[in-house]
Amino acid sequence: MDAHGPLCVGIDPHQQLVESWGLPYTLAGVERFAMTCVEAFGGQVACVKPQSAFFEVFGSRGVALLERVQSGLRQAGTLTILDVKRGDIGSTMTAYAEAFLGKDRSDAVDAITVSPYLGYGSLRPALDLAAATGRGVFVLALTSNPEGASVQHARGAGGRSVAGEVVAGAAADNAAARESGRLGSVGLVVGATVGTAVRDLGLDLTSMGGPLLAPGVGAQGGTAESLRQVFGEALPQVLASSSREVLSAGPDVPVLREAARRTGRQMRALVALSG
Ligand SMILES: O=C(O)c1cc(=O)[nH]c(=O)n1[C@@H]1O[C@H](COP(=O)(O)O)[C@@H](O)[C@H]1O
Repeated sequence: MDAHGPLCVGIDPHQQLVESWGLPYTLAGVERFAMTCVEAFGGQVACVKPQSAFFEVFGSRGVALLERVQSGLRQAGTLTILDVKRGDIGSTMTAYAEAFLGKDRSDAVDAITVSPYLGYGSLRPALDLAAATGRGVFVLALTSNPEGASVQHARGAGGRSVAGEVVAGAAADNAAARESGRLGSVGLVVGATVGTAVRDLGLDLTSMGGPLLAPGVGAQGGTAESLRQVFGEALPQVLASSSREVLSAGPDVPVLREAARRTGRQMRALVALSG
């Protein structure tokens, strides 16, 4: 984030986008799309986030392609967040954690997205394995889609919102890192489109002590101004995430790369202004 600006570019090869690059929506077309992204973004941005769904849709050959994308980014020295949004009971979560974060996985990613709606504590195997292997997780807290609020703003018996429970869980897990002045390995997903929800729900994102992945920049309407409104003082922890808006600059590699760099510079300027 310091070197390139706090931007994560998503690799989301969905049909219209692939076709808008003049490519067929086939495994070969998606491979060309994704490897062009690796060439354009590797070494140029803070982080890249492949969306697993767009690879899984092609079955095992799509998953093999996803692994090649991950290894291409690793060779370029670029951090990856695999967007898989896993979440299950503890025993199953242990297997998911090993599948994506295990130390013997040659294709392991730097972080994954996880879903806390079976209870924050059900994520324990992934939280612990990420910490043990020097990786991270991003836990959904306030998602960018309008339907998220009906679950995430709901309050439990103690009066705390579901999102508040997630923030409290992450803060506890990041406590040791926070005391030593580092960001912890448990990040949160808070959409760039959630308006005043952080304030309305009384969430303390600054003391949470981990990175904040903010999807929804660009195609879903999130802007630098909305990031300022959503995050306020927590802005220095924010890793803004954009997929379609940057990707629509393709397929020309220099143009695509410049679109990512430009958005990265905008995000850096936003944080500098807020400081
Ligand atoms: O975890 C995510 O990245 C995520 C969480 C969320 O709340 N909203 C959200 O849009 N995302 C993902 O971020 C990407 C957004 O893509 P664009 O809207 O094209 O920038 C998609 O891959 C979504 O699955």
